[in-house]
Amino acid sequence: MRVTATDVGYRYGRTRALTGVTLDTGGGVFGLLGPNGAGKSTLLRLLAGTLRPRSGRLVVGGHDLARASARRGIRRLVGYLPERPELYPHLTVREFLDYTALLNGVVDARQRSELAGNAMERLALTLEARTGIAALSTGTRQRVAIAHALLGEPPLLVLDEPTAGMDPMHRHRVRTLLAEIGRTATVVLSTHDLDDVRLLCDRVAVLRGGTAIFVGSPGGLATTAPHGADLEDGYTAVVSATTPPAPGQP
Ligand SMILES: Nc1ncnc2c1ncn2[C@@H]1O[C@H](COP(=O)(O)OP(=O)(O)OP(=O)(O)O)[C@@H](O)[C@H]1O
Repeated sequence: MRVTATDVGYRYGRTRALTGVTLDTGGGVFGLLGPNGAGKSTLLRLLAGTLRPRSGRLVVGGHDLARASARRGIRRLVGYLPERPELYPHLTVREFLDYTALLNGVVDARQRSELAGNAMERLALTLEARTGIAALSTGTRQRVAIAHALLGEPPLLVLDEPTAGMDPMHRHRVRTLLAEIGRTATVVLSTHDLDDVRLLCDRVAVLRGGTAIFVGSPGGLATTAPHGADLEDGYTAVVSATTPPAPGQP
């Protein structure tokens, strides 16, 4: 499910968060990079249909998100991992994922149990099935939140820093899983980890001060560095070549 943004802008009151963002995710895994406050989470909230674009055109799977009905509709097609996911602390992992399936409209208990079991297996959560969410570590809770987002096998996954706070083994597992999902669905993720981009992403955008200052392939980003073909150098070159507007200025 393809996402196209044309000149998209968003403000929180007088704070300008996005200005004139134009990009096309294509299929596969699309990464969003950028310094703190660049607008990544805001763009993901727009894609998930939780915010309304204030200007420009944002089309997700053929739905123009300027319309309230399209934003409502898209929420059923998008698996969303927000920046600060709200899980139900008093439920166990299995209960929470079962409840997620119920909210997705799966009325058959056996089918819900299968879906929850499958999601737990994919995110290596089987041992935690009966553990209360409140008792989980940060990284484990993050995997539960990812399991929640992908449980309905949505055609678009929107993930805000999915690998943040994860140990290397689970980060590797999540990357492998997302790469696999990206073969049949579209995954849009934000990250501060260039290895996520290197190992996962087919395409990438760099945001700075609410503007997309690079859109292309990870290889293309790497070669923007003078004499270099290294992603760190390319990212640094792109970000240092632009002067951001003063933070939060309208
Ligand atoms: N709910 C909000 N209310 C007011 N301003 C906000 C809100 N959320 C974000 N902003 C502002 O919008 C701008 C973009 O923030 P956003 O969270 O989208 O950036 P980000 O690239 O995701 O940052 P980070 O890498 O730190 O997560 C920032 O100036 C931020 O302070």
